[in-house]
Amino acid sequence: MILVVGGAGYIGSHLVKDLVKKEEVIVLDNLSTGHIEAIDKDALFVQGDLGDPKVLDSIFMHYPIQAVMHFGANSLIGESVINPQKYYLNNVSSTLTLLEAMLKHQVKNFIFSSTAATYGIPKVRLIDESIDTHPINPYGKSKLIIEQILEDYAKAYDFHYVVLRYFNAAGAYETAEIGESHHPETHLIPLVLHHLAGEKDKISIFGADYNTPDGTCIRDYIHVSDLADAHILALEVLMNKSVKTATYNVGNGIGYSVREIVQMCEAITGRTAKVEITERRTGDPACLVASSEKIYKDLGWRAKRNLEQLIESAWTWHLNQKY
Ligand SMILES: NC(=O)c1ccc[n+]([C@@H]2O[C@H](COP(=O)([O-])OP(=O)(O)OC[C@H]3O[C@@H](n4cnc5c(N)ncnc54)[C@H](O)[C@@H]3O)[C@@H](O)[C@H]2O)c1
Ligand SMILES: O=c1ccn([C@@H]2O[C@H](COP(=O)(O)OP(=O)(O)O[C@H]3O[C@H](CO)[C@@H](O)[C@H](O)[C@H]3O)[C@@H](O)[C@H]2O)c(=O)[nH]1
Repeated sequence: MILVVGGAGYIGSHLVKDLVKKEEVIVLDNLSTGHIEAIDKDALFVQGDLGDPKVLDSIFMHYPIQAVMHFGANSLIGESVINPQKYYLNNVSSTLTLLEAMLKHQVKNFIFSSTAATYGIPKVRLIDESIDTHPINPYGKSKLIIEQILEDYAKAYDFHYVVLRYFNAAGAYETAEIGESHHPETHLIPLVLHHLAGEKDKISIFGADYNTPDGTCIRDYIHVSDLADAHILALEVLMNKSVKTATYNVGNGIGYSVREIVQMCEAITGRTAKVEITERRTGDPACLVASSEKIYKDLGWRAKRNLEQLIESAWTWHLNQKY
């Protein structure tokens, strides 16, 4: 049985929907940003906090958990700059409590949702896992601290992990049953689609004076279902013990600027966006694009869905959004 912490959230719920086809799944989520409607009906659900040792003890005592997938976190770069304490308490302190419970109950396999924000401002165009990590915001730092703790735990204890550093997750499940729904929404692609659906009067571009071809930030947008596939492969190699510790980027290897994203959303919806250029948002690097060669070489994972498919799925979800 697999424990998915944060399985009611955007990325976690997509993983759960695929994982229940292969494994028994239990979701632990406090529903702070997640949605109960997003949890697949074949998964068990415990509403509780990952920083609560009593809830964790009860789960690990009652269910034969073989691995933990940990999506539960706060994950907004801008908010982390304004309120770092929230990030260190939830992303670091509560994760330590989860790890403590795993060690206590001898649960040895851990998959951790990390981020491209651990790299900071990379000097190279294509980021691989060997480059230095110098996060420039508390969110990225909170994730890197856990990565470093995992390294130490794996050296000292019988403990195995895969860290997945996602780039920008977007898109929705192929059936449009679940998709991205954050309140408030801060992510670029859903915001552009909300605007094009007439629910928001304009889209703001945060800075057009970056050192990029059109002046706007470049990101690597990865389909949420491609991320789910990467988790399932990571779980397989941990369970069959062919990988004991590993850190992988998970991205497409293609960077799109904010303007290019707006244009692609316009092309897919057949509507025209009203765009305003505003100040830069604090904590945003100019360009983050992944090399995902390592995860391809080790696990055979590659992104299967392109940007057009990604935005189409997000648009279909938006038109049918249930929560
Ligand atoms: N969305 C992205 O582009 C992206 C990119 C890189 C990494 N990540 C990471 O992936 C993970 C999932 O991100 P998401 O976009 O699905 O976010 P999300 O907010 O939709 O999901 C997080 C889930 O965790 C739950 N949660 C948070 N704190 C909790 C706690 N203390 N106890 C129990 N449950 C708790 C929330 O209720 C929510 O259901 C996060 O760890 C995030 O840092 C996301
Ligand atoms: O209204 C908006 C919203 C965003 N942006 C820009 O669009 C890009 C993407 O922003 P957003 O969708 O908010 O994602 P990021 O801030 O890049 O962060 C996401 O991607 C990171 C990995 O790269 C994850 O770690 C974070 O959890 C996740 O929120 C950035 O350059 C933003 O400045 C705008 O110009 N206008």
